Order: sequence, then structure tokens, then C-alpha cells
Amino acid sequence: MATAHGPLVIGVDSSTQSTKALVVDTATGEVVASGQASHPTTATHEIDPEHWWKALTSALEQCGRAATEAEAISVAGQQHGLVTLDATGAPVRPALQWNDVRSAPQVESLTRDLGGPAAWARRVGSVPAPSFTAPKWRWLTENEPETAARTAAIRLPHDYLTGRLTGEGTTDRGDASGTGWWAGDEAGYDTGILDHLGLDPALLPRVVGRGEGAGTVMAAAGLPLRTGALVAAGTGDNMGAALGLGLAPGTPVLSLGTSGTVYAVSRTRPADETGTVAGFADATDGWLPLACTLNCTLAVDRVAALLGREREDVEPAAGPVLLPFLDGERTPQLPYASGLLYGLRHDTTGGQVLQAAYDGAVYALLRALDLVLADESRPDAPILLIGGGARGTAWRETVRRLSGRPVQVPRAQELVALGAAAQAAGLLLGTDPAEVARGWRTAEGPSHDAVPRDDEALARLENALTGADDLLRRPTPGTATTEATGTATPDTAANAPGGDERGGNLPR
Ligand SMILES: Nc1ncnc2c1ncn2[C@@H]1O[C@H](COP(=O)(O)OP(=O)(O)O)[C@@H](O)[C@H]1O
Ligand SMILES: O=C(CO)[C@@H](O)[C@H](O)COP(=O)(O)O
Repeated sequence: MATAHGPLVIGVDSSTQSTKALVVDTATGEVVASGQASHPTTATHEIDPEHWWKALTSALEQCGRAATEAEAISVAGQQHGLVTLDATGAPVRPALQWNDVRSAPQVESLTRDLGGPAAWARRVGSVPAPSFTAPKWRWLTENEPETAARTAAIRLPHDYLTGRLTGEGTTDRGDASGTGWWAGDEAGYDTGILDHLGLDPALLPRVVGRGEGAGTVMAAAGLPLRTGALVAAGTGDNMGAALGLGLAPGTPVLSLGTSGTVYAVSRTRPADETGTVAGFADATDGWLPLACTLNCTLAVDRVAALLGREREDVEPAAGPVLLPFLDGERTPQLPYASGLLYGLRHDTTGGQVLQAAYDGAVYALLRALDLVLADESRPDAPILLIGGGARGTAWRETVRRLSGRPVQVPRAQELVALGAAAQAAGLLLGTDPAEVARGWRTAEGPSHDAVPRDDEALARLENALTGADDLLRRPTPGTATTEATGTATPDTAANAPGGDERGGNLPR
């Protein structure tokens, strides 16, 4: 272990594919030890939360003595999802993850119940998507009422892990803003929405306030950590990365992981009634307008595997279009969609098809970029490219070509875990965690100049997306999505901007 200049803290990122733990020197931001352990990924997008705990244990063990010397820890995790616990704190069923779209019919009914997309955007900052916790809870009450009845506590993934460290039920404003039942700082949970869902607020965790901690590590946690070490609030992974980058308004981030996300920090609360941009809170006292796709690195890796090609084995694609919606899609909101390949010719090569998959994944994100930045846009600001995909040349070059903007790839690779570490350091030292991260200079890294935007490719993609609209809105017979959601015909009116505004009479 390198010699530390300040107290040590731990930042954790419990994401979809793995858990990463970093032990960080608060004085310099240097990572003195790290560990990583995988989670199983399944077609159903359910997971036993015990896998997260085992992966956390393994990642901390890999950090060795440094983990036991750390004075504070914070856990960031994949957003949304639904973790249901019984009265003893044990899961009553596997957790439903953010990329599970089975609650698409419940999104339609809930959207209608509150008065349509605009009413949701005004009330909780976001139009719900199947990723959100509120429609997932409604799915559970409608489809597994006995499981719902046995539920004594509801948690988000990071709350679950934090709770096992501290023995307390806590969450933070950033992750709470992805539930669909958090009204904003002053109001806390929206009791009208909770009533409508038949959900007792006592089942929900306390939202930790700014500068406050979640508790301390209890001996019973049984991890290689110091008993009594401070535990910070934690947050959702995207809020964690924003914090880890010390992000300022006007600079867009594109994160390439299992999900693709595009976001910026903002001083004003977003309320996008088209549902493209979620009005999340950040991990401090600002906002994090964000658009998220369900199909990013895993989907493109899947296409590469089908083609029998390496990730980087791409060729310029002038013809084919691939919309890689393997898991249904959230941006654009097409939960019943599956992947679509269009424009094949005799001379189309495998490398072109793979490049088309990259193009399709990046295009879906870039379509949302202007909406995310709104009036805080700075067209010359580089896109900060993060997440596992940022290590790949094909990803980086696709983003440059389709955005026409400069791209900067931070040298620091685990920005979610670094953000969590900054949160832990902020709690330990009594300082602003965003300032801590800026002092660590985490956003620095090589810059790549803007190249002319490939408008032809964008037009081909837009043409395929609009032309196939009807097909993409229908469940694909025989796919896992159809089996999970049933064959209900989606009610597109409820999801259209300014759609059904009737019936919005929920109590506040
Ligand atoms: N060198 C690389 N080049 C391109 N992609 C990579 C590389 N290394 C990892 N990845 C991609 O990173 C993804 C994992 O990214 P990560 O941000 O850790 O995901 P998550 O946060 O969803 O668990 C993998 O699906 C893989 O495709
Ligand atoms: O649902 C969202 C954002 O709203 C996703 O970004 C999840 O938070 C999962 O992130 P990764 O595990 O892919 O990083």
C-alpha cells in the first residue's frame, strides 16, 4: 500500500455488472487499494441482493489492510429498482432491477392516474418509466400480492447495502428522486402518490440531509472494515459520477455502461413532460437532468459476439442501421421493442453491422443531449466520456463522429466509486464533497478535438426509427420482454407529451 498523506476513505460502486471498491487518500485522491467482483446478469433482470453483498465483501477483501484503516465509507449503486425486505430484513423475493421493463403496463396506468405526463413532470420532476420504483411496486401488488403483503421495508440497491453496514434504513435525495414518489427537498415523499399506491411511508427509508451521515459501520456487518467508521448517505451511480467529476453546469457527461446515460448538473429542477429527460436530484443540493438508455455496452457486446468479432473490429458503415433495443428501450420510450437491423445488402460486412450497433446506441443518447443541457448549453464544452465503454476506441470515435463535439476521457476510471469516496471524505472532514472531488482533479484526461458531425448517419438512423415506429411499439412475439410484460397493447396516448390530462386528482 502506498503511503497516505491524509485519512483513508472508501468509495463503492455497486453497479449492474459488478461492485468496485476504492480506498482513497483524502489528501490527494490517490487510490491506494482497490477491488472488484462481478454480479450475475440475467435475462429477467432480477437478482438476489445477497449477490451484491457477497461482491461487496469480496471487493473490500481485495483492498486488504487499507480497507480496515479507512475512517469512512460511502456506497453508490445502480439507480431505481425495487428491493423488498421482510420484517427480519431478508429479501422477500429477488430485486427487480432498473433494466426490467415488466412494469410497462403499470407505467401507463399510473401516468393516467396522476393526470398525464405533464402532471408527473410538474409533481416529481419526471415522467415515470418502467425503471422507476413506483411502477415496479404497482407491478408487485398486482401480480404478487402475497409478496407485497409480506414486505416490511422497501429499499433501493444502495440503501440495501448501506442498511447492512449501519443497521438503519436510509437513502439520499439523488437516488430517492428515481423512485417516482419523492416530491423534492422540502416536501420529502409525496404522500398522495404513496396513498394511491397503497404504500405505507413507514416502509420507506429516511432521506439523509445534506452534510449528515447514514450511521456507522456496526460490528455485525462482518466486513473487513473498522467498526464505528462513518457511513455517508451514498447515492445513485449517476449522481455518484457527477459528484466524482466535480461537475459544473453546462458540461455534458456521457456514461457508457450497461446503461447509456447523458446528463449535466443544473441549478434548476427539470420538468420535461416528453419524458425523455428525468428530473433527478444530484447528491448535493442541485439537479441532474438525465436521459438513460437500456441498451449500451452489453447490447453492443452482444452484437459483436453474434458476429464473432472483437469489440474494436468495426468498419465504416454507410448503409446498415441497427437499433440495438435488445432489452426494450427507455430513450426513446419503447419498452416493448426489440433490436432492429435495416439496410442489409450483399456487400454489407460484419464490421459495418457492428459499427451500426455502436451508432444506434450512441444516437439514442445524443438525441437527448440538447434537452438535457437546456439553457445551460455550452456547445464548445467537451463531452466527458466515462463508464467501461469509455476505454474503447470504437465507442469514443462513434461519440465524436455523431456529436461533432470535442470529447474528454477522464484518466480516473471509476468515477462512481470516486464520487462515493468524495462523499465519505466530505462527511469525515466536514467539507463540501464536490470541492473534495475537484481538488482530486478527477475530470482531467486526454482531450479529442471535434470532428465534423456525420449528419448522413444521423439522418439514416432517424429515418429507420420513425419508419419502424409502429413495429417498435408492439411486443415482439416470443421474446423475453413479451413473456415478462404480457401481450398488452401499449397505450401510447398516456405516454405522449401532454397526453391524457384527465383524472389527475390525486391528493397531495
Ligand atoms: N477496453 C474496453 N473497451 C470497450 N468497452 C469496454 C472495455 N472495458 C470494459 N468495457 C465495457 O464496459 C462495460 C462495463 O462498464 P461499467 O461502467 O463497469 O458497467 P456497469 O456500471 O453497468 O456495471 C462492459 O459491458 C464492457 O462492454
Ligand atoms: O437507470 C439508470 C439511470 O436512470 C441507470 O443508469 C442505472 O443507474 C444503472 O447504471 P449502470 O449499472 O449501467 O451504470
